Amino acid sequence: MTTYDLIVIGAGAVGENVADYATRGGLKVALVESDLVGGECSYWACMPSKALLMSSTVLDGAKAVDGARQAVTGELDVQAVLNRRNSFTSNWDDQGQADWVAGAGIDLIRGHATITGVREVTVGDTVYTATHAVAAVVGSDALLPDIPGLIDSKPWSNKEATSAQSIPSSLMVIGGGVVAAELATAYQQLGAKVTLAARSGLLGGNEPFAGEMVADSLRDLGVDLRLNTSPTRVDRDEHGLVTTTLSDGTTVVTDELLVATGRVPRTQSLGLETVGLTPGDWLHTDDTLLVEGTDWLYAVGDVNHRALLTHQGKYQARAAGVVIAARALGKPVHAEPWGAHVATADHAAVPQVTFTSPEVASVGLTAAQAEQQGMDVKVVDYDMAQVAGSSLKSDTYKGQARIVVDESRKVLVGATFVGPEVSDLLHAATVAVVAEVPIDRLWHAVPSYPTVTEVWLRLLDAYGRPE
Ligand SMILES: Cc1cc2nc3c(=O)[nH]c(=O)nc-3n(C[C@H](O)[C@H](O)[C@H](O)COP(=O)(O)OP(=O)(O)OC[C@H]3O[C@@H](n4cnc5c(N)ncnc54)[C@H](O)[C@@H]3O)c2cc1C
Ligand SMILES: NC(=O)c1ccc[n+]([C@@H]2O[C@H](COP(=O)([O-])OP(=O)(O)OC[C@H]3O[C@@H](n4cnc5c(N)ncnc54)[C@H](O)[C@@H]3O)[C@@H](O)[C@H]2O)c1
Repeated sequence: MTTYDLIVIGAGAVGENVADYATRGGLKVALVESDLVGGECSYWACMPSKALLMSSTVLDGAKAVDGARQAVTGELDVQAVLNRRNSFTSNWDDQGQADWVAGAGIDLIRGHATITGVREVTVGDTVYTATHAVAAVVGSDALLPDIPGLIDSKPWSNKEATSAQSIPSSLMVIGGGVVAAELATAYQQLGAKVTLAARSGLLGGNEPFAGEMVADSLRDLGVDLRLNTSPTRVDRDEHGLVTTTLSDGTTVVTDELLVATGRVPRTQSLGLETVGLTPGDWLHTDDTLLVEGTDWLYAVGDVNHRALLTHQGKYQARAAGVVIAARALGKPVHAEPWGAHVATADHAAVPQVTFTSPEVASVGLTAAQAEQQGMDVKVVDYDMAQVAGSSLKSDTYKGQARIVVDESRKVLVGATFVGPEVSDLLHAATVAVVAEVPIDRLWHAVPSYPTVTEVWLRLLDAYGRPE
């Protein structure tokens, strides 16, 4: 069969969801994949990186509680961590996900897809036609900065760092974002001597205290942090060792080098030039995920550059799959803000957890971003170690919380938590931001005692109770 209602290019987590929602909406859908069904998140990003981190997180949690600490008499079993990571990636075998695609009634086409005209996609020698739409869900690749000697030095990207079968004795990490911070944490905990060079501080875009607390903890773990510096040259010698020369004139010699300096869209060989778009560009869309200037091409997930996160891509995919089906079948389209067919939350409430030690969990705007938007901002900070639930969780608890309130509307527009396992605090904040729950009403959302969620009560107390 070569004609489908919808052709989805890219079977990562996001493409799978676009295809599934459109199929459930009544369309006949083809899903094209050139590599592993399941994409980056399953095999080279979210899942393997979190599997590399989790054993150390659990071990640290036990060591922080008297009574449990005495029971921890051994070291981290690095090989067991790597084996567990391998099982989370199914040893990079995608049969399970391919079976799910077939079970969902979607036709899987293996191969590299190229757009060869309006609603036309070519895979190998076969030309496929889409009667309604094509969705480009091709994801992103690691950006390789233009540093002399870098490419010849065969650097690691997230792919090698999440799939390595042994831990190098030393690792240079270039970058200061989420990938760099998480993988520097993981590799240091797994026994590598890690050096991290970032051209500014860590975790830019978050509240400043988040990056500072993660930097402190990386130093405590033994990572050699070189902030406000970047490489000027990289060389790998005949013994395989990599020498990184930094802008402050110092050099660092390591076994491997990981580049974590951002992402580029996988649109270089997608055939965009055949439909008047530019290869190598991000595909910008409206809130229904329709590419600007087209009425048939959708872009979902990393490739649209709205929010490079799996959960946010899957959220977009639900909207896109349903709106493509609605438009194809002539049904009403709900494109108003927060309607069923738009990804409004991309602009207002993107949750993100950085799985460093401590974790950073945030949603919505930082104080600086809210001020830039001209809001009348009130910022409330609280030391999370003061909460009863925190002291029970850990004898050495360190944590910090901040909420950002838009005073003109008296609603929460942002929240950040930094501390052990704060990831599980985040969804309450996401609900409050998305639903624009009035601060006065939040007083009636009672946190259970004695849990860390009592930080909500303390934040409200610090904000001030209405008279
Ligand atoms: C190290 C790391 C850790 C991360 N951790 C997290 C995390 O904990 N939580 C989180 O939310 N996000 C995380 N992310 C981000 C997350 O991985 C991405 O946001 C997500 O994978 C994007 O999904 P996608 O489906 O858009 O793209 P992808 O998963 O990249 O899928 C795109 C698919 O399209 C295929 N493809 C591309 N071009 C073509 C073509 N022309 N023809 C056919 N097939 C094609 C590719 O082979 C790929 O399978 C992490 C990223 C990295 C790098
Ligand atoms: N837990 C998660 O949710 C998670 C985990 C990993 C990645 N991700 C997503 O993946 C995306 C990519 O992450 P990333 O960390 O690669 O990119 P990023 O854009 O978040 O960070 C890039 C960092 O590299 C630094 N940098 C850039 N060029 C440099 C240079 N030449 N020398 C030194 N430093 C340099 C930047 O200043 C910045 O700190 C992010 O948008 C993130 O949302 C999410």
